Amino acid sequence: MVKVSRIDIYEKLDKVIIPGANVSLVKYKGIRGLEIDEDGNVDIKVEVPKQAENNLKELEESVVKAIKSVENVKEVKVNISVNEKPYGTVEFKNLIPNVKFPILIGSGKGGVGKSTVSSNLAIAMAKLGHKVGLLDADFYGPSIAMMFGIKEEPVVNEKEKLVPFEKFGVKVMSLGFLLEEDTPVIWRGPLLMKALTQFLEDVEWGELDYLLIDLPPGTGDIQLSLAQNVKVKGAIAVTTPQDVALLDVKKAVTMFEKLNIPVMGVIENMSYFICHNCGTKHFIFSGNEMDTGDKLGLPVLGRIPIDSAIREGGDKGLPIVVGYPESPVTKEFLETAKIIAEKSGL
Ligand SMILES: Nc1ncnc2c1ncn2[C@@H]1O[C@H](COP(=O)(O)OP(=O)(O)OP(=O)(O)O)[C@@H](O)[C@H]1O
Repeated sequence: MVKVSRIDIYEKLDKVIIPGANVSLVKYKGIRGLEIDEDGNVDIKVEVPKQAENNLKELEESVVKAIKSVENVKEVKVNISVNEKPYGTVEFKNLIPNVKFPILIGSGKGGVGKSTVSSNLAIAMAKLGHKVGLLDADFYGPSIAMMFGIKEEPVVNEKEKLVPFEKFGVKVMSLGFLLEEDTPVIWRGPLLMKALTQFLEDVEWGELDYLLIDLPPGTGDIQLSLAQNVKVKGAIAVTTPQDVALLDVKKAVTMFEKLNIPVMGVIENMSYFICHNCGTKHFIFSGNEMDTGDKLGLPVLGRIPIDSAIREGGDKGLPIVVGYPESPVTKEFLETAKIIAEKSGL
């Protein structure tokens, strides 16, 4: 009787890369049976992912060669089956099944007023009678809690879920609540990327029509992770009407499209200034009414003026839609909310 080491066989097979899948047979956990008889003949059952289906011969040869290089092995019989599921595909899970219409709100760059727009828009949608939630996923600069004037920490209910704050008719939760205020920015991304999916599951949103998700500026992993874990129904891009901002927002739009997230349109913020004396619109950034929509190939959902009352409202935790319900700015937000609701079909 000869002695063949199973460990040696596994070690050799860990060097056999599955064609097309870029993973070793052992790491893929593709060894489904390994028998060695007294004479050193090896009978192995192997399962490979779909990517390898056209290269089974090549794989078989590599397996035979690898096993034959182990001491005392005589003949090798390989039986390969193909798993229909390709390796590396991430299964979609819907972590917020009670939300009918999750919307991502993104921008190409910071400071264009994405959080201001998200906050006022969420309240405007709630004013129209919808059940609305707002998730601040902008962990580089979580500012929604401040804009809503929320200072407390969220509480955990008997189901061990985080209870969102309810203010101005909107349920609000921020990833920023998970962080100590002095957590260095460099840690925020990696820490929160890990936490995001768990976080989504752990918030007691209840039944919602819309959940607006305020994304960090730029393009990246968080969008991808959300697309894999939330049935995102639409995305909205926020921009200011300058060519440089448009360039950046275009990148964000392209990324949404790559992830198959339908882009509902663009909201132009700080679009114009209304003169308090004569009521004339001044297009500060663009000179005249900007064809943002045409430039991006997207519908414009709303044009929000630049107004110091917007900033003041944000700073003191009383968004303008609540603080000045009759102002032209509030009307613009309500109009934008109506257009979005119509587009969503809810
Ligand atoms: N239409 C507006 N008129 C006047 N001030 C505005 C307007 N929109 C936003 N602001 C002010 O501009 C500043 C930046 O806005 P906000 O924080 O919403 O931007 P952001 O795009 O979310 O930025 P970041 O992602 O970098 O946090 C805030 O002080 C806000 O009050």
